[in-house]
Amino acid sequence: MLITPVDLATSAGEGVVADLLDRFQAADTSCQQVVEEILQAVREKKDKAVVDYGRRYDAPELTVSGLQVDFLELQEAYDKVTPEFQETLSVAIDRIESFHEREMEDSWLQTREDGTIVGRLVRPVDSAGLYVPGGQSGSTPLVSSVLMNGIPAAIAGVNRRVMVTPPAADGSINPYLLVAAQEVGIVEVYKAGSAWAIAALAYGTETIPGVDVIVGPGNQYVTEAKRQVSGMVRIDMIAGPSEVLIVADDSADPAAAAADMLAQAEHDPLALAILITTEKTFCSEVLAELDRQLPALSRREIAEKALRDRGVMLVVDSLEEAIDIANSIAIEHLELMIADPWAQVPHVRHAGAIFLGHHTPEAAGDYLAGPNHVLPTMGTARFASALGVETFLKKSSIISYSQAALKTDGDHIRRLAELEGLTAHGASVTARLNDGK
Ligand SMILES: NC(=O)c1ccc[n+]([C@@H]2O[C@H](COP(=O)([O-])OP(=O)(O)OC[C@H]3O[C@@H](n4cnc5c(N)ncnc54)[C@H](O)[C@@H]3O)[C@@H](O)[C@H]2O)c1
Ligand SMILES: N[C@H](CO)Cc1c[nH]c[nH+]1
Ligand SMILES: [Zn+2]
Repeated sequence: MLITPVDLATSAGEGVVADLLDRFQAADTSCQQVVEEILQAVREKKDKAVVDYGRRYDAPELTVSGLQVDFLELQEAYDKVTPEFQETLSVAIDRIESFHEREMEDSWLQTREDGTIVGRLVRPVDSAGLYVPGGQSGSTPLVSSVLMNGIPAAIAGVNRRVMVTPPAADGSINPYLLVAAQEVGIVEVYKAGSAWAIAALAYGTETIPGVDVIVGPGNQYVTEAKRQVSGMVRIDMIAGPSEVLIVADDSADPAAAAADMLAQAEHDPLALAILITTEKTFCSEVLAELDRQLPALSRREIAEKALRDRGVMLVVDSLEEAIDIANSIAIEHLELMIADPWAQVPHVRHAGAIFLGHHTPEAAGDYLAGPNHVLPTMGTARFASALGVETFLKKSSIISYSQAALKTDGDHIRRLAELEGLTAHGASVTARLNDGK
């Protein structure tokens, strides 16, 4: 059996949820050291290290002079994509743009009666590095991730938007990726993937510029590298191997549940697919559907490995229990395949994105619905949100006093300064008021 269902009401169910949390939310330390070594090599040897790793893992003929995608490759990409793709691309761009435009924040000022003005000045970062997953050797690039990274960065007003992605074995970048990039205004693209691409964006090399913010999803090496450079640059979040948790009641369709589990499992052998249902028989129906649907998948081995290693089916007594467990897991994608999904929304506390009802495949959110598909994984939805315009913005506080306002606040400021033993602070008020205090 691909996955062994566990009925939480039985003795076999004891401790299962705690085990799940241990396994799926614990930081993955397996590649920590490898990534540390990659970061150090790029910090010291810059382009040379990026090219060495790129040659070893992705494109054997990669050169320093070929690291940046040139004008010709960008131009020629348009001749290689279909008109249908361009049509779909423009629908997707429209949807994603209109969703993200609502996220833009304005600067604001508050003027008090005494003449003090305070406020917040919202500014984009100067530069952002956008990681677009390429699969092993650029074989399965995520074209949609170009849009999810690039559109919010453009709306935020980031001046320099730099894309990195692993090249194919022949050293090229998939033309669909390059057209998508150009359609959202990105023309600076580098052939670098995995942890060495993140290192290059964090430290800068002779060819690849260091940036202020690094965003985008990726495998465990990309995710670990982002974690390690975080603080030196801003990162969006831990957007690692994909996850789905489906809550299903007796109204759910087993074929749809199986299809959505496979849709995430096919991303990565480390992907996570969890089903929680109130119906014991539903698990066997879904298992039968998984067996039926698996053979047709182009990435069958990946999906099968993910389900065998990390697939979970739980039977619970009530929807309330299902949502409680979902909250404790804080999954990337939560699907509510239940008769009245809206009734459960108020009880959902932690999830990267919530998909409601029987006609909302998670894939709609991946590509076209509009919200961002770059989402927190590994339980980080407890405190992190989807990638958005906000990720590329920072805020400066504004403070302006009138003389009258400083008179009103002066004694309070000096009192607090005295309390902290910071007499120069107090004196900076007195110097302006000349009130002899
Ligand atoms: N959380 C999210 O928002 C989200 C969104 C989309 C995709 N994803 C996830 O992103 C990931 C994309 O992975 P991918 O493989 O398609 O592309 P990727 O670009 O993340 O990984 C491929 C790169 O990793 C390198 N690599 C392979 N083996 C390595 C090793 N042993 N050491 C160092 N580097 C190695 C490859 O050479 C290549 O450069 C998947 O896990 C997918 O589930 C997550
Ligand atoms: N499901 C992924 C987020 O975990 C996003 C994606 C891109 N392409 C297809 N799916
Ligand atoms: Zn997906």
